[in-house]
Amino acid sequence: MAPQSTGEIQDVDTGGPDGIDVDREEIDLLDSQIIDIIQRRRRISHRIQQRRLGSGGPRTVLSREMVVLDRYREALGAEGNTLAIDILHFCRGAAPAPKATVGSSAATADDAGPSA
Ligand SMILES: O=C(O)C(=O)C[C@]1(C(=O)O)C=C[C@@H](O)C=C1
Repeated sequence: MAPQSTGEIQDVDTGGPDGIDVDREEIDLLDSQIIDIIQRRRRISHRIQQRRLGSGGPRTVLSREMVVLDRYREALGAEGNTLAIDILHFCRGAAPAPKATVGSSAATADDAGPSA
């Protein structure tokens, strides 16, 4: 008999159509946790980016992105690298476009994105 789900990833073959349903429930739970974590990551990333922009720095820092890419590649291989590129893109790209016009210093509350 298959062990009860604890929320941890298992590769137990529960067998038959019922087993597929059980495994899908686990995937659904994991997907929802992954989505929550990615949204939290984006909020924190936006906060860092806004702080940097607020002190006259650039939105992005290539050396830091290399650290992130290395982490995913070492843990997950070449596809981890692709995943990290998408995550970094998501965390950068979703920042609302600055409302301030050229010459204006104001960063709006919207620029900061939702708080983490
Ligand atoms: O760590 C930072 O300095 C960030 O701004 C966060 C982050 C990231 O999402 O990991 C986002 C943009 C930067 O180019 C580098 C990394």
